[in-house]
Amino acid sequence: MGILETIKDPLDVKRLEAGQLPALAEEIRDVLVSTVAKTAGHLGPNLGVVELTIALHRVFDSPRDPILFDTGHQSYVHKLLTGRAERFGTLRQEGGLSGYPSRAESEHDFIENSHASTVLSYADGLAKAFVLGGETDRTVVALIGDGALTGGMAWEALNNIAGRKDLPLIIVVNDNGRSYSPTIGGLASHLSSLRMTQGYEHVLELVKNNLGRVPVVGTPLYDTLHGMKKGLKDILTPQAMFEDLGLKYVGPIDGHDEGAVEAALRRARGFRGPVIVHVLTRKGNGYAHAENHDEDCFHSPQPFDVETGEERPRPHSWTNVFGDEMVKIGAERTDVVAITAAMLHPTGLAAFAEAYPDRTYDVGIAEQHALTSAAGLAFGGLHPVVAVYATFLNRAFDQLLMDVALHRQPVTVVLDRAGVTGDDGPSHNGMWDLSLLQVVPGLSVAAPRDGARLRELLAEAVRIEDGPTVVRFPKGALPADVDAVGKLGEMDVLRAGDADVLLVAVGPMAEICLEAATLLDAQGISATVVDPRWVKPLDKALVLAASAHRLVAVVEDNGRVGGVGDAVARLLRDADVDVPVRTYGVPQRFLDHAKRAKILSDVGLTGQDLARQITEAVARRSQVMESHPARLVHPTD
Ligand SMILES: Cc1ncc(C[n+]2csc(CCOP(=O)(O)OP(=O)(O)O)c2C)c(N)n1
Ligand SMILES: CC(=O)[C@@H](O)[C@H](O)COP(=O)(O)O
Ligand SMILES: [Mg+2]
Repeated sequence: MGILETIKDPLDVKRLEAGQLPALAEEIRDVLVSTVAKTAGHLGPNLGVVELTIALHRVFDSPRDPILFDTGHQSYVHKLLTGRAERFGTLRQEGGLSGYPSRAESEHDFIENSHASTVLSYADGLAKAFVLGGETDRTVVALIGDGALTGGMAWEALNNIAGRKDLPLIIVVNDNGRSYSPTIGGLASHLSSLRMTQGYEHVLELVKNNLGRVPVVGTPLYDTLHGMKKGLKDILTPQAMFEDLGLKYVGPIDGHDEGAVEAALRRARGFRGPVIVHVLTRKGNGYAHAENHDEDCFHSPQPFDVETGEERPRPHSWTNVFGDEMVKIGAERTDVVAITAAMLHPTGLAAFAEAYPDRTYDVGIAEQHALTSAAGLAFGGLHPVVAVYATFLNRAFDQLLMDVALHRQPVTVVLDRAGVTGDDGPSHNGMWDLSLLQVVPGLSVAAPRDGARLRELLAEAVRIEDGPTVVRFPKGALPADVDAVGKLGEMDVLRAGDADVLLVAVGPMAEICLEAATLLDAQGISATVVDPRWVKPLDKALVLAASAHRLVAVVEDNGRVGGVGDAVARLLRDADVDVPVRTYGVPQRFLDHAKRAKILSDVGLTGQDLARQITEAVARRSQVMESHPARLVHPTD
């Protein structure tokens, strides 16, 4: 029997002899590689925290000592050591283990939100609660990556934490020098200076062998290092950065030396007040195909062949079309610049960056900064394109509203992964943007239905110079192009029907709307299908079109509340057009992880379900009209 299968609880990890830990680490790596090869997921980040997580559970008493993960994508090892090894094969599958911490799964899990740079704020609050409750024998442990440390919230929290010498808090900085790609910014270069310095191996050895003597407070640590080894005098240890914040610092520690990490954590635990333990790890450690993967160290690979490391080919995606079109636009428009928040490849901007490196800005995991910096770039006469995942725009809403839109700046925000994403759980779905964006004055929003429209609408968006624009599209494979059969104002008519139902298809929902229209025909219900292309502001031609139909059905891959459907209803109400509007969208609740297609089917966003629901709505409408004919005068055609 292997060691891992004997681990049912962190206590079992504590009971192991030190000599058993390398074997445990090897078993864990084998399980990580073999499982993620089938399920996909965050292999690189988790291979980098095997020894670190073992040490955490040997030193602290989870859940009494809460272990909090920033972003949460690197918590697979934590799950394996907290009684979920048997279920690990269900990772990221519907009904199986989440790819992030899950409170429903375990008392050892706390933070479910996958949005980065939040952990120190949770930890600040939780540690304060322990102090207030007199629970001074409990320690909060917060694990944050070097990438997540580039997010502003992390520094807001550090500013608060540094002011409290009594907080029972240990911050473990998991420094692998990478976000997806190499981490950027002044902080990163400071942290990475350590790696580049010749003697850093010596520093690791030195700190490890003298941890008992090396005081943790900044200055003495620095002097000690100086005193011990003249040759290391120019070692740049980042303790200065944290020391300036008044935080105790232990490190840097070799994050793959379990004994050294354990010793450092025990030492840190012995101190009152917040302590930083700086751990150097390698993303993908222990699996050569991940270690040597040049793009992102297998940050989040597709299913792959374990022997060759060959990933399942990714389908031609919306992101590919966006990336290609940006290179073309970049050639024609030298004022167009691009901004990414630490996701150059995942958002498709890598080709633009290669072609126009001076016009590409990676701001780190800092979406708020990205938007306001974009406003500054626009002040300077440029037209920035900010590419982020739809769900991450949520945290930069005020910057879009007050820094970009208030000044009517020509910034184009491209929202990839808009709508249901699925595998990454509730906090990754892009199901809020169409609701949030409705309230931004002067902002225009486009929702392409296919690749051809994405190219068209992106080109239109970057030509709009009197205010911000948004172009949003979903994750994954592109649908086939659907050509219009006519126009209604600026809207594309995809299918001309009679006066029964006007189907307003938002973006990629066009496909299921056309399917539904065909099925409705069989029910004797004739549907006209239109694609607005620009869903904000809505085309006034919609008023006339709606008034000629018995029912308007708006279909959107967004939460049902406050999205395009509600905007259409408001438009018709304001125009005194008394035609009922039905919105078919994503229920306004947090959706458990599952495949995108499965979730869309579960929430009724399929052609069949639409046809059934619209048939029922038309029947209800007929009953109302028959029972109260006087109430509703239906305009003649
Ligand atoms: C607000 C936000 N923006 C972007 C992301 C996408 N994202 C997921 S993991 C990751 C990199 C995190 O880097 P780091 O904290 O260093 O962890 P590592 O993967 O290196 O272990 C990013 C950018 C996110 N989760 N949250
Ligand atoms: C953890 C995180 O935010 C991303 O790595 C997320 O997994 C995005 O995955 P995709 O890029 O596959 O949509
Ligand atoms: Mg990192």
